[in-house]
Amino acid sequence: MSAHGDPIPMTARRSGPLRGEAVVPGDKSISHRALILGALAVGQTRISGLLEGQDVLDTAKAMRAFGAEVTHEAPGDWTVQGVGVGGFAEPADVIDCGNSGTGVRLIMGAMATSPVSATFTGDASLRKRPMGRVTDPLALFGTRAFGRQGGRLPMTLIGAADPVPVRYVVPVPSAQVKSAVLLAGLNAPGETVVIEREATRDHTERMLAGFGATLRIEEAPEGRAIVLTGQPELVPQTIAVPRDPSSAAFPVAAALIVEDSDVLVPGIGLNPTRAGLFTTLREMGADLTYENEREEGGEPVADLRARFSPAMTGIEVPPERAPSMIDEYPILAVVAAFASGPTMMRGIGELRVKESDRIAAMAAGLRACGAEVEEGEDWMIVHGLGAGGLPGGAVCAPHLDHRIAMSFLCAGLAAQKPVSVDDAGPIATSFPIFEGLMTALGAEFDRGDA
Ligand SMILES: O=C(O)C1=C[C@@H](OP(=O)(O)O)[C@@H](O)[C@H](O)C1
Ligand SMILES: C=C(OP(=O)(O)O)C(=O)O
Repeated sequence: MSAHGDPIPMTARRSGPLRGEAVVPGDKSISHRALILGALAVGQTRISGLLEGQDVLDTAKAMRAFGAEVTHEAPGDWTVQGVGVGGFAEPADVIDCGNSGTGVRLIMGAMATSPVSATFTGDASLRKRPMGRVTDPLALFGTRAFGRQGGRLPMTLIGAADPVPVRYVVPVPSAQVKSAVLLAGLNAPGETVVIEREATRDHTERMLAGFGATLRIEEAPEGRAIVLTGQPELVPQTIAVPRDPSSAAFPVAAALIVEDSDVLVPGIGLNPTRAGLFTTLREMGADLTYENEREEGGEPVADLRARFSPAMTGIEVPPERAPSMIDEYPILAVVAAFASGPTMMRGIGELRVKESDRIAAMAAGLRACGAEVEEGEDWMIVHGLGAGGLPGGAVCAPHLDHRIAMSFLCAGLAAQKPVSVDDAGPIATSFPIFEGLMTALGAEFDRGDA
């Protein structure tokens, strides 16, 4: 089933060259944060380029439920009239975050130190994902959480009426956990310290500073420490959301594997905590260049140009790079199937707790398409078959996971026989224009199984 309706089976066929410009939507991580911090500021925040995917729309709806006025002004243009730090009202109904781990975890953090209660739920995928990683540190502030066994949704949080500041070392590399603790720290008196052993995406820190919060980054014995001073008055901002590197990954990868392709993907955010895939592809021998490098809204941005790369070779991806490309391993696994030799991906255990178990889903689908894949708890090896070498001819199951669906549809554009997914519906959570954008480049997609 798709997240919001009947399943939408879709098939991708071997396509002629992909050519043209692929203008992908706004960054999903930054879009969630712009709405949440806008809701916590005093006054009106203006956002342009907001991703209007279902995950972000669910966060917009949640911010309204907590009392912020969120208005859709024009495509991509939104305003948020914030209620101030500590100003959240108690929602009258259950907060449904749909398919979005980022949405539910960041919103839990944002409400955790206000004297309100809220009950959270989500779709069948989100209800399987662990929330204890967020509610454990929130308990240190005084927040109480009551969920299903194993810390699963639906879950009710009772915000701490008298929150205390916290020092917390994040035990897993997770920007969502880091961000939830920082957002909770906003309404605690004194300094909240969040320490991460491995640097993860830093959009929350950057945006908190932009909204006028006082925070500094220090080296602690355990790693990178973010020290946030609580109870600031956040100043509303004008935010231009850069285009999403995690969405850009799909037209880029498709161009690399489809014969004679040449695709320009303009205006992509290349924050170093997000750009690991592009470094990896270049190490594999991809013809991928950065043009017109610049800075926009405090984030590095460039136009990406990707051309068919028949001589890519498998590599060992450095495990320390994983946080900067964590959502890109599914599409990397597809590119690896069209490179020669093995591509080794280690340190990727977090993939098992995403919208689906992404190691299992990719291994199963690629094997069904004729590739040899080895996997372990936190690693995967894809044995590449070279350009045009993947047999294809399979129906793959995305398990309510947008990135798995898009990855197999890209594989089908270069495989010998068509590749289908049993439900492309979840693609709307992060990249609602995927089908039209790829079709305009020359991708051959049909609704339905092959
Ligand atoms: O903070 C964020 O916006 C995100 C963090 C990552 O999740 P984890 O924090 O679980 O690693 C990533 O997979 C997700 O797509 C977005
Ligand atoms: C993991 C992802 O999102 P989330 O955790 O927000 O559901 C993703 O978009 O790949």
